[in-house]
Amino acid sequence: MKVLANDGLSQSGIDSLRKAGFEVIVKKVAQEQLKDYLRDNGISVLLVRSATKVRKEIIDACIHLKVIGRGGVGMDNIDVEYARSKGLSVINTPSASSSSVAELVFAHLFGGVRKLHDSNRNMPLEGDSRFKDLKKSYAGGVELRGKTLGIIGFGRIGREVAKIALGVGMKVIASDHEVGEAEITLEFYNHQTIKIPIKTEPVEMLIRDSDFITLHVPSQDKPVIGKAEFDKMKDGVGIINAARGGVLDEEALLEAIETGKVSFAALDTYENEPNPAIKLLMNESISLSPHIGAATQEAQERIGVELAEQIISILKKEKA
Ligand SMILES: O=C(O)[C@H](O)COP(=O)(O)O
Repeated sequence: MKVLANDGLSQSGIDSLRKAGFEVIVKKVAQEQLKDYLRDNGISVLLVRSATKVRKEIIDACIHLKVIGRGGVGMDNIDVEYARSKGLSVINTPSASSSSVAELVFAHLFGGVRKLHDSNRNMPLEGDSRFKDLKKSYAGGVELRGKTLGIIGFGRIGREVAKIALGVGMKVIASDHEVGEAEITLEFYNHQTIKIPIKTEPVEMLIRDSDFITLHVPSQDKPVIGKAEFDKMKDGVGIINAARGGVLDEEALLEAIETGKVSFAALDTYENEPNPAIKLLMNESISLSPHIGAATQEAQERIGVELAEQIISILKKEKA
């Protein structure tokens, strides 16, 4: 059986699949040629990340297709229900990248409170007429310790973010479908564990009470954070979106930065990917990364291995 990994696959994932007898093709077929390629080459397993779209048209045309595998979490690029209704298996790797995304959130958070993303661009040197002013503009950052982090969406990634925040000495509040108390388990390098209760609140309260807000919800039809929500936040709040473009209204964000309501923002995902709005790119209060939350070596390694295991198990069962 043939596997096409259209957005890449870790070497260990490739090796496991090959060992199990699959022919693995790792190459990028352009979106407009994908349907023909899959059909003409009799591909049984299509593996993608977020870049490749797998819509009805492809599912209908490719009769050899048995499994669609998403290396990662969000399946908004795949017509999942439709594929399943046609008898295909659609799989993802929901937990493999949680700590990588959480660490990126904190990379942005630590950098944002000290304006590192901007000082990297404008590093002031003595002798430069702007030296004093620039140095002053990068002074006056704040500490994270003792501040409140509001986590909207308390699934696997949200919980990983909470663990880091607790380690830094932040107060954590979360918002999810259920309101009440959630529990997370902190696991140390020596395998010692501690259970910590986390208060969950409705989004309106979280927005009001947080010094920093980070979003960890799936793609939505309308933004979770828009003008009305920004208006209710504390002055000088910091906000991070490493979830999906569109869960944060970018126009409203730019306006909130302009009025000083938001002191800094960090974005890893955008309404318009992969080419974010120029106004975001030019804004010195925004720390940017190109949708790399899950793009660490470790996460991609786990993703590849998990995908291979699932594919082998599904197709073995089918054969039996
Ligand atoms: O949903 C995900 O897993 C993340 O957004 C990562 O997407 P990527 O695999 O395309 O980097």
